[in-house]
Amino acid sequence: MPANTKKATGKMPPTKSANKGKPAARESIKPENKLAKLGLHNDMDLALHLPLRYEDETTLMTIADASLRGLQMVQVEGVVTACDVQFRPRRQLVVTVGDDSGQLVMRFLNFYGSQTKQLAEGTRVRVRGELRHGFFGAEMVHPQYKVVNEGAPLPDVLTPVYPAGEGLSQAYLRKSIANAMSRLDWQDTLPPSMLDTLKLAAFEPSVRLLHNPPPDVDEHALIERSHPAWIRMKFDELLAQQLSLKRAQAARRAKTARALPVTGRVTADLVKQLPFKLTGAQERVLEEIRADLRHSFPMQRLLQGDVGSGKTVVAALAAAQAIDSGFQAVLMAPTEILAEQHFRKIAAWMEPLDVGVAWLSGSQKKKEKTEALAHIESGAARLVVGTHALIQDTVQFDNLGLVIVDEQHRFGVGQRLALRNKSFNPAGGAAPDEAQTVPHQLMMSATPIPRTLAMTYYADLEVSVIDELPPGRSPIVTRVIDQNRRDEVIERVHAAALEGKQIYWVCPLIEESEALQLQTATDTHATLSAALPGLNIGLVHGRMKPVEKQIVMEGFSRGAVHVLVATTVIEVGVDVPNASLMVIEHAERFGLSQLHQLRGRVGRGSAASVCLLMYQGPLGGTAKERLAIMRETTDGFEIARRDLDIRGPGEFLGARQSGEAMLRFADLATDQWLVEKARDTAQALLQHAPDIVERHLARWLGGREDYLKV
Ligand SMILES: Nc1ncnc2c1ncn2[C@@H]1O[C@H](COP(=O)(O)OP(=O)(O)OP(=O)(O)O)[C@@H](O)[C@H]1O
Repeated sequence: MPANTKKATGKMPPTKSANKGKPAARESIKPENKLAKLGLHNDMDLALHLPLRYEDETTLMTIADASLRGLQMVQVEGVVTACDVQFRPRRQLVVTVGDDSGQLVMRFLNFYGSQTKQLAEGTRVRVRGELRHGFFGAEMVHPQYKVVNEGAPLPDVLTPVYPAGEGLSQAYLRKSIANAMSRLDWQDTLPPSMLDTLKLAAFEPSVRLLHNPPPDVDEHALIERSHPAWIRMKFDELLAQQLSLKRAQAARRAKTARALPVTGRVTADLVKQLPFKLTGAQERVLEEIRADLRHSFPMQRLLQGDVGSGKTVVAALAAAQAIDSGFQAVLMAPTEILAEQHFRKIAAWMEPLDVGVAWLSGSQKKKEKTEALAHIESGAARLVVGTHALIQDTVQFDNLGLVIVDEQHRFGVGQRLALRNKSFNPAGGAAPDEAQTVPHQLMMSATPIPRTLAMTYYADLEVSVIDELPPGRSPIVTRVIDQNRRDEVIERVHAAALEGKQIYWVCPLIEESEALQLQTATDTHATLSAALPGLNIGLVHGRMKPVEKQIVMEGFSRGAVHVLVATTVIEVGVDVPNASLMVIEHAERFGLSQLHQLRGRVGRGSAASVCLLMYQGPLGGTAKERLAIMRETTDGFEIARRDLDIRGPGEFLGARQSGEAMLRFADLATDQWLVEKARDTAQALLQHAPDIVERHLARWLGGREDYLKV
């Protein structure tokens, strides 16, 4: 007769951290709710809650062999020969266990009183832990153990260890997951022929293997997530994401937009009066945008272009097409400085063409604002430029045809949608069907997004890339300099200013305290003013009144200010082509893309530009790497790729970017090939197998599709 396998599972002893929360308080949260806290709401969620690692309880070793193993997890079985509380070297439960080959001591510094009974002399226990030679000879401190009957079978699979929330035991998770798996409908969402073609493992065996792998499995491949079973999970996950994004795209296409087909007088005159010829890349992306605007479904296009590549003029020409077609256009930018600069540039282009341009910002005087609002509502303003003040309820458009959002990643999804929903003025007699009509949307970003990310996070956007800089730019030379050579740097600033060059001096980023950051900027301004008495030194920071900021920025644009001391408010978009030297203090505190954006403020004219990255050593590994990358390249895409490697996609995109919450398994940095496979499969399934699409999305997304609304 097989031995009785009833296991008296040894309770985990109270550890220090477990002792902190009072048991009564912990028990008040039901385990189901704790599962929900981990995002586990249904059986499939549980089945897809995959182990972090495994424990091998499938083999037993003799105590003698185990003591030769050094510090390694081993499992032995023996009978308790002594069990008592000892007080030397400190209070602890000391349990001696022996087998035919020898004996070891289990030590528990934290223990329950009941453990002395549970581990009474003569009890057979299976013990897992690292065996070492200590105070009591061969010993294990706080090993895991189970009380077993003689001959109790060993498990034939590895034991999973799951990510667990507070108060959720592995035993409870294992049981919940096993129960869920026994109830599931395991039908594969993909047909066998497709799995063959894609060289993918079947779903059910993959999930089962990941929870309970056989002992001879390639454990390294499991941990590295390169095992075919993992590949299947990642593929399925990416496929769900692609399907979902593509469906969102289809839903968008099902909406209507006003076709903006005309390129007439405004467009032609604008092109004519530009002081330069568009680059090939600008022409190309403009053609892409123009084609979209002719459609009667809304454009949703992301215009990417490295710093200084000339996105503004492309935006202005897109707006010109909306205006020529009889509609209004709006351009929203994330900061007052940037919005204001766009406004000046665009108004200077448009006003000679008799196009009304309105300016709207939060800090505007009441009278100006009321006037701007009236012009926007009556349609006298054909083009509106502003900050997020544009999304307030008081802003009503007459007939908005095109929304342009600069530095789109700095706005939340809600803010972008709010602007888009302002399409038509209901009081202005818009026809009822126009309530369903949304404007075309052009989003711009100077943070180049590597292809994999663009494909996964923006799969439902069309993407245009300006991959060429206007001619005549001389490359920026970047130097990395120790802070203690500050005097030399100041001397260099002086010399540059005497040559008629203009200089940015960027103050350190102090994340913990804005007040401190301001203080530093003010101090730097004072020091430089004292050190360089012949020069006009300006200061600009985020706390200044907009009009003060404007005066300084204008002075700098005109060349009246030689050196502009600035906080990172100048990071995006500021365009003063005569500025050709930039000093960035404490460059080690900035992220790569931020440094790239900052550096992009110079090198915008024909003069050779220099960027001095001052740092305070000693530098950590990552900081060193970042500065080295900045020295090596000025290519925004290359920098973005390296930034992605360093930071990972979540941080790279910023916390609020959607989509990320979905990816539990796939890693965009290493699984690019799978992303491409998933994208192609999604395309094919949407065309030919809508039933598979439904099944797959239901399995993988459940109620979570909301994550993906872009
Ligand atoms: N085709 C061109 N030839 C010459 N100069 C150009 C061309 N297109 C744009 N410029 C000029 O290049 C500078 C940078 O253009 P713009 O400000 O539009 O860049 P951007 O892409 O918005 O950069 P950033 O993201 O840094 O703001 C401007 O001074 C602009 O007038």
